This record gives sequence, structure tokens and C-alpha cells, in this order.
Amino acid sequence: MAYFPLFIDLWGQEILVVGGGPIAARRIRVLREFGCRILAVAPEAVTDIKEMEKEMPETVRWLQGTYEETDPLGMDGRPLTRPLFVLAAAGAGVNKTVVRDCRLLGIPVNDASEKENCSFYFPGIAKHGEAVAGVISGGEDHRLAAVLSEAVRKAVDAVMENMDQEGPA
Ligand SMILES: C[C@@]1(CC(=O)O)c2cc3[nH]c(cc4nc(cc5[nH]c(cc(n2)[C@H]1CCC(=O)O)[C@@](C)(CC(=O)O)[C@@H]5CCC(=O)O)C(CC(=O)O)=C4CCC(=O)O)c(CCC(=O)O)c3CC(=O)O
Ligand SMILES: NC(=O)C1=CN([C@@H]2O[C@H](COP(=O)(O)OP(=O)(O)OC[C@H]3O[C@@H](n4cnc5c(N)ncnc54)[C@H](O)[C@@H]3O)[C@@H](O)[C@H]2O)C=CC1
Repeated sequence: MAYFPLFIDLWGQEILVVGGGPIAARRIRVLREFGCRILAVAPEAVTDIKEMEKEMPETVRWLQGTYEETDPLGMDGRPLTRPLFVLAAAGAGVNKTVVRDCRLLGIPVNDASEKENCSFYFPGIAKHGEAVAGVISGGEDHRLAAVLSEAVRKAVDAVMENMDQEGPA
């Protein structure tokens, strides 16, 4: 059965991202446009994440260390963050631990390496101001999700360009 796109207000919310590779970076780049604060936990982070942290230190923060040693959700007692949801984008083994912890704490969680573990999917996004479209393929064909997302971004850009020229409908 197809998933229903719920649009939620992220303003002022905290989001935890576990992992600092290209997939974490791609998702942080999207999330930072939605008014939330993002904590990324990983022993190593790609340049893109370090640059986003430099550009928007109030919005993006990278904590260097493994998920296990930094214990951001406070499984041992002291949480560093109270996230609205968690994106697990490290390796499959670490992601599994994160999913287990989130389920214990009742926090919605996304596992980028295993769709069966996800309590929600991360969509491809087209955004222009407050107009937003989110795209998934139902979890079965990720290339299709990427291609459709790009097509929607192009369509949104074209409509907005027309509106700039002609004024609102
Ligand atoms: C189910 C879902 C769960 C979630 O993560 O939320 C998921 C899961 C997985 N993706 C995998 C692989 C790839 N995903 C992409 C691309 C995107 N994947 C995205 C979302 C989702 N991916 C969720 C719903 C997806 C849907 O409905 O189809 C997008 C939309 C958003 C984003 O990621 O930003 C983004 C396009 C964004 C854009 O273009 O704007 C590419 C292509 C590329 O990167 O160019 C590849 C490699 C090519 C290939 O394998 O086909 C793997 C195997 C991992 C591995 O093998 O290690 C899994 C794990 C599994 O299937 O279990
Ligand atoms: N959903 C999607 O669109 C896609 C998902 N994937 C999956 O997403 C995940 C991430 O992909 P990439 O960024 O390409 O991986 P990557 O291997 O380049 O990056 C992994 C990141 O996790 C960090 N990490 C490793 N151990 C950790 C720990 N214990 N705690 C915290 N962070 C830790 C590493 O330092 C690194 O920053 C993989 O599991 C991969 O299977 C891959 C392609 C597309």
C-alpha cells in the first residue's frame, strides 16, 4: 500500500543524524532548509558536512565520535539531544543499533541501509519557498525515486519562472 505524505513543521525541532558520509550529508543539506537544528554524530565527516557547519553553526553541528561512545540519545542516562526523529545513515550494523534504541525510546527512526527498519521514509524534495513536494517510489525502486524527484524539481522551477514573468495566477 502506498505511503501518505504527511507534511510536518520542523521549526525549532532537533534532528539526530548518525553518520557523516555522503548520504548523511545529502539529507542534512535538505533538512537545514526547514528550520530545525541538526546534530550529526560520526567519527569522520565529509567536507560537505564540515562546510555546512561552518556556514550555519546554529543549524548544523557535527559531534566527532561513534554513536556508541557519544551516546547522543542517553541510553546510559544523559541524552545530548531530544530529537523529533533520527536518521541512521552509518553502516548497516550501527544503523541497526540506532533503530533498536529509538524503538525503545519511542522515537521515529529512518534506516538508510534497510527499508524494513524505517518508521518513515526520507523523500526526494522539490522546494521553492514554502511550496514543497516530496517523492518516494514506495521503497522498491530508488533510481525511480531519484529520477522522479529531479523531474519534479525541474517542473517546480519552470512553473516558478513562469510565475515570475507573468505574476501569480
Ligand atoms: C526506502 C528508503 C528509506 C530511506 O532511506 O528513507 C531508501 C532506501 C534505500 N536506498 C538505497 C539506495 C539508493 N537510494 C538512492 C536515492 C534516494 N533514496 C531516497 C530515499 C529512500 N531510500 C527511501 C525511499 C525510497 C523509495 O521510495 O524508493 C531518496 C528519495 C532521498 C534521499 O536519500 O535523499 C533518494 C533520491 C533523492 C533525490 O535524488 O533527490 C539511490 C540513487 C542515488 O543515490 O542517486 C540509491 C543507489 C541506487 C540503487 O541502489 O538503486 C538503498 C540500498 C543501500 C545500499 O545498497 O547500501 C536503500 C536500502 C533499502 O532498500 O533497504
Ligand atoms: N537511502 C539511500 O538513499 C542510500 C543509502 N545508502 C546506505 O546509507 C548508509 C550511508 O551511506 P554512505 O554515506 O555512502 O556511507 P559511508 O560509508 O560513506 O559513510 C558512513 C559514515 O558513517 C560513519 N560511521 C561509521 N561508524 C559509525 C558509528 N559507530 N557511529 C557513527 N557514525 C559512524 C562514518 O564515519 C561515515 O561518516 C549506508 O548504510 C548505505 O548502505 C547508500 C546509498 C543510498
